[in-house]
Amino acid sequence: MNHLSMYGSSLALLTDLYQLTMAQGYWKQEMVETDAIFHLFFRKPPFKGGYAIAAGLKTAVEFLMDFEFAADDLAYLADLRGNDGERLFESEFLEFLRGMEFSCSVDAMPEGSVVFPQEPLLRVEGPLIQCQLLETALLNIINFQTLVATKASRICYATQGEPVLEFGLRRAQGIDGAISASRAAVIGGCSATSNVLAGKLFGIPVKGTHAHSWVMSFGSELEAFEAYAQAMPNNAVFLVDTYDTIEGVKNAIKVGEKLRQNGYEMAGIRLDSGDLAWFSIEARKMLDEAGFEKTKIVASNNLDERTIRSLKEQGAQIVVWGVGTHLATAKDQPALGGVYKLSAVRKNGGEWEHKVKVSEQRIKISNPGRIQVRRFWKNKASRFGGQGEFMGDMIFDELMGEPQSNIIVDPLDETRRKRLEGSGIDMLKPIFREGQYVGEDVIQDDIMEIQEHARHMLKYFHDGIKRFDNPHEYPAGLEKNLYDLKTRLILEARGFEPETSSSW
Ligand SMILES: Nc1ncnc2c1ncn2[C@@H]1O[C@H](COP(=O)(O)OP(=O)(O)OP(=O)(O)O)[C@@H](O)[C@H]1O
Ligand SMILES: O=P(O)(O)OC[C@H]1O[C@H](OP(=O)(O)OP(=O)(O)O)[C@H](O)[C@@H]1O
Ligand SMILES: O=C(O)c1cccnc1
Repeated sequence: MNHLSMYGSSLALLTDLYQLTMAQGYWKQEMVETDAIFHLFFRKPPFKGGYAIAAGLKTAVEFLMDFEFAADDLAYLADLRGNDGERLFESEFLEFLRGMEFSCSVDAMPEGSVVFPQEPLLRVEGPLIQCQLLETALLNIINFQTLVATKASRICYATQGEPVLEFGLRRAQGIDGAISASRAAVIGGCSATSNVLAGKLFGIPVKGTHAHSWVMSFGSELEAFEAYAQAMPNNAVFLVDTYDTIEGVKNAIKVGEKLRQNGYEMAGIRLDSGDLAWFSIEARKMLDEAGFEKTKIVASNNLDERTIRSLKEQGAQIVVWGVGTHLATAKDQPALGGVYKLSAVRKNGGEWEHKVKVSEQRIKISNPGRIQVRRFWKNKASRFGGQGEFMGDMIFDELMGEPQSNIIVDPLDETRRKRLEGSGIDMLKPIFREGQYVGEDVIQDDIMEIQEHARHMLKYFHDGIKRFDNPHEYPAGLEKNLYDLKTRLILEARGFEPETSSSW
């Protein structure tokens, strides 16, 4: 199903006002025929980690496919007033918007790709006005889903492959915060969600246990478990910590025995407070002694990747992890900080002109051109067949043709260089060509396939990039000629002849 169909109307106004005022400005300046290239990328991996997992592309494609201004959007814009009380937008401009058809070319990293700083997750090329009008919504969609997919990937790394259930709906940032988080969490590795609407929209497995309120609604915990077992014999996971956790486990065992007499198995117990390591070890012993070796221990309570890692180190006997708040809100870093930067301009079908945004902070200087990312691997023969490993990514400019150098340069430190041997794969794939959708082979409808792609690809990166503390920095650098061009453009922008200065 279509994620954005939830909104039932045009989303063309899902933008910042300045995109529309600039669009009117370009239109008045007769820049309707000016083309541009923009890239969406981030500068630092989230959570002080070593990578991100790309997510949100399918939602972005849905947005682009339906991109047009509806009559009521234009009527709303027609009523907006400037500081002098006069109309902000001219009626001829609004007519121009009415007739505008999406005609950009878009290339993107498939969802589930492992992505690094400076690498475009998305590239948009086409009329400057359109590229500009798309910026805000694309950032909104891709930033958040990529952030949550990355958080989920870290949490799943901590559980070492044990299933993670996403429980974040009640604590997420509003309705779409929850829906998008559920989608992205599954891309990053979660097995299921408690969010039933997300299950319906995206085909995500839905799972759940029961709440404390269930236990509190009965005269005793035993009565509550018996009633739940009767109502849901095929989904019998008992929350054992409402009153006394050890007593709760004993009650679960009693009801588990009755269930067994009726031909059912107690699927699990859930711990939601107290020392989760200690209780899970004790509960495991009790369950095993009573012959419930297959009953799983689920845990929840403000879990994140670090607590999970610690619980594992303590020998916790938890095998299913319920994670809500930290995951759905990306609590320790609530925004990715991805940006969308102009990198080339072409007037009236002429030559492309490279552009850089200069800044005092080197990290904020953007890359010029039409950027592609080529990922090189070691052990080509095995090509993802088992032992290969990715060695580095070359960020190069397609406007300059095929890369002429096999050296990559760290954009933040020109003395850090690496030679990438062999061949690689180009990570950005065509999604639209001049407005026509060509992404059938890239956009995956089955979300579990996207998850599998992410899981599979992550295996081919050194574990060092996945650790939580001081992760290894994967080499992702500018192809040497692009680096040199960028340096020249920065020097020119600062008023230096390239030969007269060697510093930034
Ligand atoms: N053995 C453990 N090692 C590390 N962290 C743990 C351990 N057991 C529980 N935690 C985590 O410690 C935090 C607080 O747990 P605590 O037992 O104080 O919560 P609680 O008192 O049950 O809270 P509440 O009842 O309000 O949910 C939670 O984030 C929980 O996941
Ligand atoms: O801790 P999180 O990672 O956010 O996971 C979700 C939390 O939501 C529920 O608690 P809540 O107190 O809302 O309801 P309950 O009575 O069902 O426990 C659940 O028991 C988890 O503790
Ligand atoms: O099903 C559960 O156990 C659940 C669902 C949402 C939030 N906390 C727990």
